[in-house]
Amino acid sequence: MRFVKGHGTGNDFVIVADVDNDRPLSVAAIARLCDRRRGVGGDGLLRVVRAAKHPDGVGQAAAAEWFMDYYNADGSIAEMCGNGVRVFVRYLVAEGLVETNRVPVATRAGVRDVLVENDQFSVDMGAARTFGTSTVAIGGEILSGRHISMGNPHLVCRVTDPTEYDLTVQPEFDTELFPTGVNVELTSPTDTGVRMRVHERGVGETQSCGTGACAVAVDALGGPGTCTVDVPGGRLTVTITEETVILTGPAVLVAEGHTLV
Ligand SMILES: N[C@@H](CCC[C@H](N)C(=O)O)C(=O)O
Repeated sequence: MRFVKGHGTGNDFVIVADVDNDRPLSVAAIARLCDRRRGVGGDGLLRVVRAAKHPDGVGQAAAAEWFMDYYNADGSIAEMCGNGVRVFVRYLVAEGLVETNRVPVATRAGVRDVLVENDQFSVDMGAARTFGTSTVAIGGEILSGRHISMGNPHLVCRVTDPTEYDLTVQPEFDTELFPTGVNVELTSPTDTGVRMRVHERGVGETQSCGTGACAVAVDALGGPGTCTVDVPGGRLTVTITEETVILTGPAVLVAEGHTLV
């Protein structure tokens, strides 16, 4: 099977095309491909499928030709991936599968428009939904955070110094509030915005998370505006308007190959 490897600010993905959706991958196969020692390695896997050919995409096929069939590294499904959808469009452009620089992509969270300009990929993520607060325990410390949905669930915790926490272990969260898990962001202010570290549901600590960057910006700005979000893998920019949230950053393809197992 041919694969391409790409990343957005260090959030890396294995990309496989199955345009007619006739070679679905099992959870075990996805986890194996994303394994960094026994597989290709990635925080997630993006299957490139024609929207009309996927049960979760067919309802959006009139608005978007391509469906991003996204999986976390453990093989679990997530509704949305902000870096993934930008890398997905980078792939569509490289493969000649799209002709314009504004590309609608069908996702489990709905159609997302990606604009390609000067090697920057901006995705219109739709409006954030903000809820109440919850807590997580990290290394015995209880942190309070804000529940924000960007299509997928986030708990944004303001801390003094995000580097002080051990994110190699799964933060303990409220499983009644988040029955399918939650992405946990630790964030603090910078001169031009915020910095963050993230523990992603279904993955572990990653170098970046696009939906997480949007969630921390929504929390920090509290209304329309623009800010930078510094992640361990680089810098993203988030613009919030009355209607929507726009995420901008690089998206890069680094390798291609064939799997042998
Ligand atoms: N890295 C992603 C988020 C991927 C999904 C997440 N782990 C979840 O399960 O919700 C991003 O860039 O948004």
